[in-house]
Amino acid sequence: MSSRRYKINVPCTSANIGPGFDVCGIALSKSLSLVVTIPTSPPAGDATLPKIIYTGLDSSNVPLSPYKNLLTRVALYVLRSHGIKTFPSGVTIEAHNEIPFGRGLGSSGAAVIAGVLLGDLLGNLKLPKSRLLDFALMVERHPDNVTAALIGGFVGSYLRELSPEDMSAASIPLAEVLPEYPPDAGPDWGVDPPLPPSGIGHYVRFGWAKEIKAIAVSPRFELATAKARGVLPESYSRKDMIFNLQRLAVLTTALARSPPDPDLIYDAMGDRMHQPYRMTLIPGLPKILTTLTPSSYPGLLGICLSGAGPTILALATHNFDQIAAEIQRLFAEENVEVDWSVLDVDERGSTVEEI
Ligand SMILES: Nc1ncnc2c1ncn2[C@@H]1O[C@H](COP(=O)(O)OP(=O)(O)O)[C@@H](O)[C@H]1O
Ligand SMILES: N[C@@H](CCOP(=O)(O)O)C(=O)O
Repeated sequence: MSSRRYKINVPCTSANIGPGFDVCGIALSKSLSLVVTIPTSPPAGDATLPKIIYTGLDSSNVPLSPYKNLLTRVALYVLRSHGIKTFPSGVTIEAHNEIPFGRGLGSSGAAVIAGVLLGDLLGNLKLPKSRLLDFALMVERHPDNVTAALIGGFVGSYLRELSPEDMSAASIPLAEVLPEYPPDAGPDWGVDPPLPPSGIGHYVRFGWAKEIKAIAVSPRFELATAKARGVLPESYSRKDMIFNLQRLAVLTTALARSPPDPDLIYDAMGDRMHQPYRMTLIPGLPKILTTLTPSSYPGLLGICLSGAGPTILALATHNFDQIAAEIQRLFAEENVEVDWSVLDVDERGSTVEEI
């Protein structure tokens, strides 16, 4: 049977970078990739649902039914939003994952972007990036990690203020965007999904000094993003808002300057909007954020929680092993085991190519 094969590659991300809560994200060099085989002339007869094969990190925890798997549910959302009621017949999806689940390295954001790109590919829709982002934002709802995963590099983003009508579409419960399909769902199952308003997410790519790498130190426990958002307050004092805004304004330019200024970056990575509240969920975090400094660890530029945690992200130009070893030691004092790696910034973002 003749077929076409495509590769979808989506990088992991580190969101927030200290003061940029729900605003900034960096795409980094670990990825979720899908090899998608689509028959060009599927055999006549009953349509077959996509076959999903997973390898790599956390693959044993992933449901392989296309109606339960996050990638294919998102793809089906995109297809059904374009009047295509079901998957094309006979598709195979081989997913390989390098992004640990629930560690603050954007695994769910990457899966959502991969799902949107999969839907676009299967429906031959050729949606522009801004529309792909609209679909991702109906699922993920904060722009920092999905935008960086789609665009690549160091990205700042915001959500457009929506009209009351658009607002009601964008605040539709996730269960309606991604319903739990029954195993025997046919093309006529359910109602049409809610279309995303157009142009929800807006972004800009900042510069990134080429000598800066990211050390990701990931505790061997999962922290669901929803849980880590649940501990945050509803409102903040003016003092704390100004603390973050001042730092964020400096940080976005400071990280583009070569050579980077360690003292400026270290201070500018301070945060009062999410890290202080998440300390109760991550043993060792308070000590890690204060113990390592550019003067005690030359090469270090700054330290923050990656996304919603529990991964710690240290930005540095050299001395990667020593910095990682000290963070590992501080976690060990709390009986937390870790895995760590030195990552480059992924400038390409998500890609889809025929192979
Ligand atoms: N490649 C994937 N395929 C299917 N589901 C995934 C994939 N990656 C992540 N997920 C889902 O997302 C959850 C983690 O999301 P979340 O709590 O937001 O953490 P993270 O910080 O890793 O994004 C996983 O437990 C899993 O349910
Ligand atoms: N701004 C969000 C980012 C969550 O990123 P994730 O990679 O942990 O899913 C937050 O801090 O909650």
